[in-house]
Order: sequence, then C-alpha cells, then structure tokens
Amino acid sequence: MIEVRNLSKRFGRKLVLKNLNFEVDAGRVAVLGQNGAGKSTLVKMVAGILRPTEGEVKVFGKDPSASPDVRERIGIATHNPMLYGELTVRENLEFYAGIYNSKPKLEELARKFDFLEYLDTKVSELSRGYLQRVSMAKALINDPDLLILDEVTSGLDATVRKKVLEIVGTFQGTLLFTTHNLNEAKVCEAFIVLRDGQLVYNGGSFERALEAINEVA
Ligand SMILES: Nc1ncnc2c1ncn2[C@@H]1O[C@H](COP(=O)(O)OP(=O)(O)OP(=O)(O)O)[C@@H](O)[C@H]1O
Repeated sequence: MIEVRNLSKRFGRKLVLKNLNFEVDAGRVAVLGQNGAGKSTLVKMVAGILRPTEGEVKVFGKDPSASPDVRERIGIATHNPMLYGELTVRENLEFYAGIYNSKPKLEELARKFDFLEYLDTKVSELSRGYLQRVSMAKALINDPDLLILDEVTSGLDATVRKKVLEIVGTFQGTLLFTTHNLNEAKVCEAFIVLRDGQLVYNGGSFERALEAINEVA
C-alpha cells in the first residue's frame, strides 16, 4: 500500500529525511518523533504534496506526486488547513468533493464535526478550531483509502478531539497519524519513529516506540 525506498529529502542545504526504507500494508500507523524530526515532511511526501530528492515513494503502486488517481484516494488534514479563505466552508468542501460526492455526505460531516451553522461562512472568518474541523471533513469527504492526519488534534476542544480520535481508532483503510500526544498514538497498531530524519523504529510495540523517541542519538 505504501512503499518507501531509499527516500531522502533536502531543503536547501539541510537533509531532512535520510535514506528511509519501510512499507505499510494496511492499518493505523502513528508517525512519531521530536520537533523537527521530519514527520510532516514524510507524510507530505506520501500524500504526493512534496517530491523526493532521492529515492521513491509509492502509494497503491504508483508515485503519488505524479498520479492524480492515487491522490483522489488520499485524504489529508494538517495543522495548516489547506482551504480557500475567500470561499465559504460549503464551497471549499464542494470543490474538494468534486463529482464524487453529494450534499448528504457534506452535511453528514458538518454534523459530525459540529460546524453546520458555519457552512455558509467564509473560511477566512473561522477560528482555528473550526478550521481544524473543516479540514477533517475535507480529508474524509471522498471516503479515502489512505487517511493522513498530521497534528490535527492540537487546538481542538475535547468533544471534537474525541471524534477525531474515534476516527483514528476505527478507520478501516490505512491511516498515518502524527501527534506529539503519545496517549493519542496508543490507539494505533504500528509505530514509525523518526529521529533527525532517520527511521529509528518501525514496528508494533508502543513501548519500544517510546524508547526510540527518547533515546539520545
Ligand atoms: N519547506 C521547507 N523549507 C525548508 N526547511 C523545511 C521545510 N519544511 C520543513 N523544513 C525543515 O525540515 C525539518 C523537519 O521538519 P518537519 O516539519 O518535517 O518536522 P516534524 O517532525 O513534523 O516537526 P514538528 O514536530 O515540529 O511539527 C525541520 O528542520 C524544518 O525546519
């Protein structure tokens, strides 16, 4: 489902991801590591938003950055919601839903994340927490096979946070979930730990993942 081979990413002089190799078949995977470890860069590469400097990423057998059909199967929400400020919430979600979805799905998600009353509000006028809610809805609107949630729970109130964690705990496709809240990560079945751009743990033990995060290089 996700194959990462000899993957490196450089921003200017800085090598941010260093020769990563791993595979994810299915299930819910937490991507963990300290600030600046490379988590967001990695998940953006899996989503096809960033291209590798070296090596390759394949999702559903193809390069996601070059395959619109693969990107249609990926839902991503990040702490920087990628939404059009001048459009309303409804217009944004309709835009992302494209021809694949209908109004009932949009309203179901607006009800789930409790922003029905903001559907006709411009995105630029939303508070941070509501932006996060809409961002979650955007990620889910096309019933993705791969859901990527990058630090989405920070800034959410307890009720919505619980709904997001329910999704993390029950998502049926493949999920990549980055968080600094290790309690939240516990609901995942597998753990990938990055330290300074290197993969230092890939496996199913939460305790081993914790050790890997805290080890000094
Ligand atoms: N577009 C960019 N241009 C230059 N450097 C970048 C860019 N994006 C990320 N970086 C750098 O890459 C490194 C890894 O960043 P990244 O956001 O992937 O880490 P992270 O593990 O998600 O961190 P955090 O937990 O703080 O969100 C950091 O040193 C960051 O400054």
